[in-house]
Amino acid sequence: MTEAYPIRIGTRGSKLALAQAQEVRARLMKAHALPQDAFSIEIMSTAGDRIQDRALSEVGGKGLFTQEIEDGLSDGRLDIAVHSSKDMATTLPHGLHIGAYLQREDVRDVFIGRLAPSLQELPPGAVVGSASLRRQALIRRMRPDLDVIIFRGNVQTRLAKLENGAADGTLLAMAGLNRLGMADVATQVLDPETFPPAPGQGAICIECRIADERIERLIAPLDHAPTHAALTAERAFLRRLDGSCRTPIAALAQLEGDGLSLHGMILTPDGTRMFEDRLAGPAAEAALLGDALGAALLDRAGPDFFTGWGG
Ligand SMILES: NCc1[nH]cc(CCC(=O)O)c1CC(=O)O
Repeated sequence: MTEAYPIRIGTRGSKLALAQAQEVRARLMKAHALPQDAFSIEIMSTAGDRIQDRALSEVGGKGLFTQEIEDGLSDGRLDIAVHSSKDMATTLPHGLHIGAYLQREDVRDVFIGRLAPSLQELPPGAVVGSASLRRQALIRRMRPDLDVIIFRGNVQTRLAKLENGAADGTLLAMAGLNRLGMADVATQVLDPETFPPAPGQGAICIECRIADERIERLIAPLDHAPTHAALTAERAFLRRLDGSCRTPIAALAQLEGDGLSLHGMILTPDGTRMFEDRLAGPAAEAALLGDALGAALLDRAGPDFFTGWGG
């Protein structure tokens, strides 16, 4: 067999992205009894990493963290790419797909507070920073009296901004903090029933070329079927709703036996209007479930819900 090594793993350069790529490499080494030098980790800079001053929704939303890496896959400079699923666009470039989802980590958001340990205890007018439209809308809905500002940058940058007093609190994903060994900075873990996560939150995915059989075989043992089903439902929900990237959207699918239960939510950016619903069905019909829940919320919200804020 003349199989080319190293297998090239594309990733962003943030500490979180590198931790995720290293985790995938470690699992591949174990699954196939391969040495570390059978893999190379290739760091790519994406537009999302370079733009630091604006909300991502203004710049172009999803795909910002993946485009350069996907170009590398498409033109053969990379063999696999490791991503946070929640950063992935719902439509991938021609010829690429998500070949595997690792078992999902903690799905929840956490609050990191300086003035107070919880969102509820912040004094009126306190400043909360987040770059996520979903988190901004959920905070505004819960606490319309707070001042929500745009907070960009990777986990370390945001924590440094908090430390410097740029805000009194911020929100991050528990999964990312766990992967960085920093879970102790969280002062409040938010309940996903009332503060549902972004579609895909907490799940690392592996993107590769469709029909690259060697790579498909390589990554297959890493795929976690329940996570795959949950993510399929959440991504189908997102695809049905997400015309503009300007709609705050939350979703969480949970597996119970062979059944999947999907909770979806859409909000206006100011948090004043919200629609949520739940749908359950067989895991084998995850995509249909997500699509049907998205369609139901679209219908209930009506067309003006999506046009009221220039999206
Ligand atoms: N938008 C950046 C991003 N993409 C994925 C995660 C967290 C890890 C995950 O959800 O798997 C983060 C940071 C955050 O939201 O705190």
